[in-house]
Amino acid sequence: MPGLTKLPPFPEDVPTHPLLVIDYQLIKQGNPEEIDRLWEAATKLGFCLKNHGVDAEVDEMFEMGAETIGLPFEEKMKFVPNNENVSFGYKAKGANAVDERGTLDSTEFLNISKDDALAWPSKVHMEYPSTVNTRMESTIKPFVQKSVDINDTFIDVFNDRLGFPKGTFAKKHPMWEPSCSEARCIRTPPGPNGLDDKKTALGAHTDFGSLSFLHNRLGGLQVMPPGSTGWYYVKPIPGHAICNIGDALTIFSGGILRSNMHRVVTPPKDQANHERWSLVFFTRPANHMVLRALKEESPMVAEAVASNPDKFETGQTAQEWFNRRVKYQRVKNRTADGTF
Ligand SMILES: O=C(O)CCC(=O)C(=O)O
Ligand SMILES: [Fe+2]
Repeated sequence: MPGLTKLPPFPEDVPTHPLLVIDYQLIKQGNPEEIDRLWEAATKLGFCLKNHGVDAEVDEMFEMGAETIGLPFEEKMKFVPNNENVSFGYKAKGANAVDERGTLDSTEFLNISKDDALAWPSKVHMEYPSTVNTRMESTIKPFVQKSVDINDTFIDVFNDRLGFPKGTFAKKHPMWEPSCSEARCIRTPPGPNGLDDKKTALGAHTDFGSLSFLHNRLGGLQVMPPGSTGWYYVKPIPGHAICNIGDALTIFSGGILRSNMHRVVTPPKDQANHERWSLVFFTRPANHMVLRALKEESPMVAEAVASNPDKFETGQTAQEWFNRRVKYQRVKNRTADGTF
């Protein structure tokens, strides 16, 4: 179990990139200074979140992830989606490429749809392993519900800051319409036999969707800050989540909100000898929402795209956008245009 192993601390002498720490309770209370800091972070690099109130659910999600990813390989392979564009279910290591040369990834994913978790015991998209089903009510539903509430709170704050009419962003993320929103547990094997010093476990990417709420115990996550060409570790802080803006919010806001480039590599120093677990909740727009800059709804967005009005006209729905990005991560599609 990931929670029961004593992990070495993140080393002091490794260069890191600090993220602004945002207090969720202050954001909920509408504290103007905290909202200013949140805005600063969301238009630059992402942020860390404290006082989010999801610690118990996160611990239980890690247990559920370990129970499920610990199942026999043949059992897990029954839950690989038939359609390569879909991410719900199990992804074995080596199914995705981490770079344009097609180097195989070393991570296993378990992806659980928000729609399936909230509708349980009804099925919306797919069936899950027994270890998921037995935890759906007690662990997964509460984690998903709380994660959705947190991301929705931020989405409302960004909506108002961008000068959209009240609820414009919320309408892109309706609670009960099908979406690609999902919870993801990730296992990466330890270093010596799995990863060498420079190995990338999860290739450089921006997140596909609106907001990601990420929980890490070990280092390994790296960001490329704007204007830089180098990668820096992000130090995990106990009880703090890492929040990233995804590319859908970048598009809706005409580039004002920034989705940052990140990747996962071998954890630093002694941490490399341990299995790495992480957990993410991704909020994504409802499937049928068209991804484009909402310039008619906000003078600020109109001004941001004035010099290049077509830049964010993707011509794709959120589902088409997501399916394309999932497809081009797959190893066998790595030579197709637009892979990375
Ligand atoms: O494992 C991590 O720290 C990050 C995972 C991630 O970036 C992703 O799943 O999109
Ligand atoms: Fe990511």
